[in-house]
Amino acid sequence: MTHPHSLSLGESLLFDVFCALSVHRIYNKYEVDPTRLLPTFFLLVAVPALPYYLLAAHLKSIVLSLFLTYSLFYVTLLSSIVLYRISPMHPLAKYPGPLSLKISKLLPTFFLLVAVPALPYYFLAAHLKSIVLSLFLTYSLFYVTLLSSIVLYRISPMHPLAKYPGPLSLKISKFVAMYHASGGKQYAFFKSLHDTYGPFVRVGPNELSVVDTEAISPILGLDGMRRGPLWDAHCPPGTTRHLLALRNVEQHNERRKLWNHGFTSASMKELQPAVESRVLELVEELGKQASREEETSLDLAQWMASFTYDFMGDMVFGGGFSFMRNGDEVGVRGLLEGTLKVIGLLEHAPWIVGLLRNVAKVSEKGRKYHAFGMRCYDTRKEQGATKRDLFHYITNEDGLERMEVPRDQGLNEIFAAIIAGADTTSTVLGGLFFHLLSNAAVMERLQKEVDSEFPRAEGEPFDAVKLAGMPFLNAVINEALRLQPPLPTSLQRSPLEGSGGKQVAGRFVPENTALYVPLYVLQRDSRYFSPLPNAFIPERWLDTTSGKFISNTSAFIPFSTGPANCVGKNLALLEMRMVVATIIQRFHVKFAEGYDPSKWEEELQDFFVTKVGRLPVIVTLRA
Ligand code: HEM
Repeated sequence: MTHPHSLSLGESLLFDVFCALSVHRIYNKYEVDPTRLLPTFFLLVAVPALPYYLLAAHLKSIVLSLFLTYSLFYVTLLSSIVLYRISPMHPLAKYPGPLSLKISKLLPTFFLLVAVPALPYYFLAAHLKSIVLSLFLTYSLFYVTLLSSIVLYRISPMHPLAKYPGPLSLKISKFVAMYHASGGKQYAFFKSLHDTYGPFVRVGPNELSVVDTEAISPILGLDGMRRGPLWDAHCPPGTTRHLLALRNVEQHNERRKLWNHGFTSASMKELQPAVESRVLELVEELGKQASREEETSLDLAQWMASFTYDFMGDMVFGGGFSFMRNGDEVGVRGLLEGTLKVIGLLEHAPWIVGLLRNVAKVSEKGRKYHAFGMRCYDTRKEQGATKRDLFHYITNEDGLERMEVPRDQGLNEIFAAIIAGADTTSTVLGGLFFHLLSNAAVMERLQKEVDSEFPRAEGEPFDAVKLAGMPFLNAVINEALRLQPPLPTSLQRSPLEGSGGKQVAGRFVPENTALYVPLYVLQRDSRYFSPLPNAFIPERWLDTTSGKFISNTSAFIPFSTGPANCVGKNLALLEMRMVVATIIQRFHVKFAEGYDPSKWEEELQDFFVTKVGRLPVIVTLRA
């Protein structure tokens, strides 16, 4: 075969290597996470090898089989992508925009990974007799060079994060972190990393974890950063982002205005009766168990979750849930737990979300929850602005802000409110009761305080001002929030787009870095809380003068801090104070027979939000 080549065999091979290195440079320049190369390679090159194998049996020519398989595969893939993107089924179909922008994105990846190596193939084929061998040699040399150059770059002193310590496996890829995340023990993994490597640890090719009070303001504060890329896992491309996932600072500030209206002191006063009514329902239901003749154990952690879900349902669905009376009828908790688990895992590789969206099981779960949410949303919308619940504010029902809230945005906001408000508060309550039951002296002191401030004969402990002023109750809540923050690791930020990077506690952090502030590690750091940083000692919040305790409040940020801190902080505190005071006022609570308290910490799982295990207790009515 004559071939219009102009390169020798060696030059052709070098040209192949050069192409691979150029593709790596392009990926770096455009800040694309090159770990996505592996799945892309698998999908675009390895998958079509299967139909090739079947087709080759029918055609004599290998070249023809290869050509037919791969061209049919790419033509079908590209046309289905293009057709979907411009079809009315696409989630963004109703938004106008040029056709070219709607279509592109996968095309450059295809070009870089499949079309570029075709060039060196052209030169190499002239030196080798077999087309299959030429193809194999070109593409394997290309991919091996590309992947090795990525790995070498990541561990080289040229990498912008080279000076930060951390295990080699984490510098190279996110797979080890994903492994730890999949077992739910990410918080313990991060703690062990900081114990070994110090306050700044490189936990991914482009990620740092930071445990240092000086770093809090530059990362989370007013002049801080934007939300990190882990939020891309929550909102796959093509979906409307809710407040928590908005990475653009201006958009976030705008949206936050709506939420802020829901948590002013006036709004909180209006929300309070809804808290009271659900707290009464909770103690009524617990009372039914308590008045049984035989001692039966109940899972208090589960009851805390039922309470917070019912309450959040009142806030955003106008009363959509009845967990305490009828259990999880819709299966919403199971759905959310599943979703949080997937999200916790995928926060390390948000790009997989795009691929997983097509996996039936995940989308089936999502669809079911979405359908339920839509029904509740529409029913509540039809009722109109008759009550000022959270739905009222975040959908801008009264037009307090000059902005339209389309249905998909409103829906996403209320889904986010459930995730943000239910499991977070209930895991703290579960942890709080666990520690109270494990510390008889603390329980006794708290009971005394509750009895003296709210004697049973004088009614329920529902005076919010008085509750906020009870020193020991609030010390107990602080200590539970310190030891068991509901977001144990996944507080993440990135330097602002276009900033080039930022100085953080005397170190430079490049722009495309994701920074974790793992609260579980920060709030158990012996530099900030001592003695016994892992022990439940509410007194450390009260005795601030004797020198017996170090309690550095700058390192206590369970609700985060800065412009994207927890907007629901005061509501969560109100709920927790009321639930704890009311249960303590009415009941004696003790661990159920046979419960092994060492299980509590063992069963804590970190799936974005902390997931607690069972808390089997016996409740009896106080005389
Ligand atoms: C003990 C209970 C709670 C804790 C410890 C907690 C903690 C947090 C933390 C750490 C963040 C910051 C996340 C980040 O910066 O990336 C956050 C954000 C948020 N929380 Fe909470 N939360 C709790 C309860 C609630 C409740 C009851 C609501 C009510 C709806 C709520 C709504 C939100 C919202 C909407 C955000 C996003 C704020 C923004 O982006 O501006 N949270 N929460």
